[in-house]
Amino acid sequence: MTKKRLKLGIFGFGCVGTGLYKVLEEAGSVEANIKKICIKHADKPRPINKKYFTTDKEELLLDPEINVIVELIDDAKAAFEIVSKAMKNGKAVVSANKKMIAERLPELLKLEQTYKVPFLYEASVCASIPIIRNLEEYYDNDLLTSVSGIFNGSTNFILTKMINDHVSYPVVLKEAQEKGFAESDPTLDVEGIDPKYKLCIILFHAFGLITQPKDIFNFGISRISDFDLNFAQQRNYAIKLIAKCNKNGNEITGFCAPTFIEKEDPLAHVKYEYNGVVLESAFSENQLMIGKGAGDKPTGSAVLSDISALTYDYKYENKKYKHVDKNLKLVNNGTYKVYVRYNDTFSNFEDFSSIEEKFTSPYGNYFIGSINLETLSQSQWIKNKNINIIFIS
Ligand SMILES: NC(=O)C1=CN([C@@H]2O[C@H](COP(=O)(O)OP(=O)(O)OC[C@H]3O[C@@H](n4cnc5c(N)ncnc54)[C@H](OP(=O)(O)O)[C@@H]3O)[C@@H](O)[C@H]2O)C=CC1
Ligand SMILES: N[C@@H](CC=O)C(=O)O
Repeated sequence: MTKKRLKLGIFGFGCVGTGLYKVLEEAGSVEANIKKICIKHADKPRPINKKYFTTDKEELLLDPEINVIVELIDDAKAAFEIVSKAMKNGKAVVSANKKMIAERLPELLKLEQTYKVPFLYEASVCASIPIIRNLEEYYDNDLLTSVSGIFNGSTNFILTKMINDHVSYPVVLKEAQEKGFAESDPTLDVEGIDPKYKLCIILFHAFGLITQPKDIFNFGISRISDFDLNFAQQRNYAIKLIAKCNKNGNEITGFCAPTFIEKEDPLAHVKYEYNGVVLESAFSENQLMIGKGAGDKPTGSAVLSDISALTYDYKYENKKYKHVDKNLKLVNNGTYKVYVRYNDTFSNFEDFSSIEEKFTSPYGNYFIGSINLETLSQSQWIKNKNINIIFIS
């Protein structure tokens, strides 16, 4: 197989962009050179020679020598414009932008098909864990039933530090931002939106389902209090922000929510910025992949792997999507066991199909009950900041 020499035009030189630069230099094995890097702020100090940088995107997009655009910016709208123009100009594209991919997948697929250029995005889901390529290539014939796990490095870092090292939520959130793990808008991390974007991308490569992030239930970790942490400690639970999708016949369920898991659960041992993906399938049964889910070099390594794959003309074949049963649909009809902590009163018990435990005290109150996912996602009480919910696995 003859390998192509690639000329790269990179958009973004923040956490991931610099990570890519470092791994490309250190690995030295990929037939690719950076020609130009487009950034937003011309006056920011940069760790490498100024000659690489421009704020003019056309310098990259219209350069016939640049055959690969690597899109690593923190703005999904601008990223879509860059990526679509690159594809229209016949350039292969590598991206890490899960928000853009999850929200605009049909348009991106159309562009890829029309302009016959590869579009790869391994870094967009769980950074260094090669989950997309595995779903595409290895799980192309096994009967997958479920994909779940810890899909966000920042929140796993925050939860680990809060629980193991007793660091307060605002302090550890700031640390996650300083380390470059968090999104520019960290609400996306802490409210469970970023892992939901990743779940949408997984749904496509695991089951061939295209769905909009807004149709999937998410709840975050920002309301977790000392009371909740004490409850977890007393019951010997770990708390993880879990994203999960299940396939049952033609129906898919998916959600992202903080979850109490047993300390013996392998995901309980996935700590700090590490992510873990659990795959359940008919033949291979349970498998767990663990790796760093955020950070410069771990994410840069996934981007580098995509660039390397382009040297031998790799592209996703989207096999599950091509052969998808047209009746496959997302439903929110599962029933889940949920811990609900509230401060004063709670008056919506009728939303729950059963209540198995209630506790009130001067320090806080909780109950544990079972609720339908659709009822939970449509409820008004969930918007009350004094109420926290944690699923129980
Ligand atoms: N951080 C991580 O661990 C991971 C991040 N990702 C994704 O990778 C992408 C980049 O994230 P990250 O590196 O953390 O972000 P950063 O905020 O660290 O860097 C963003 C970069 O994008 C540049 N930029 C922003 N808008 C534009 C624009 N319109 N044109 C050109 N450049 C622009 C900024 O320029 P300037 O330097 O001038 O401000 C900056 O260099 C995001 O989509 C993120 O979700 C994916 C996996 C892991
Ligand atoms: N903000 C994200 C970065 C990687 O996708 C995370 O913390 O997981």
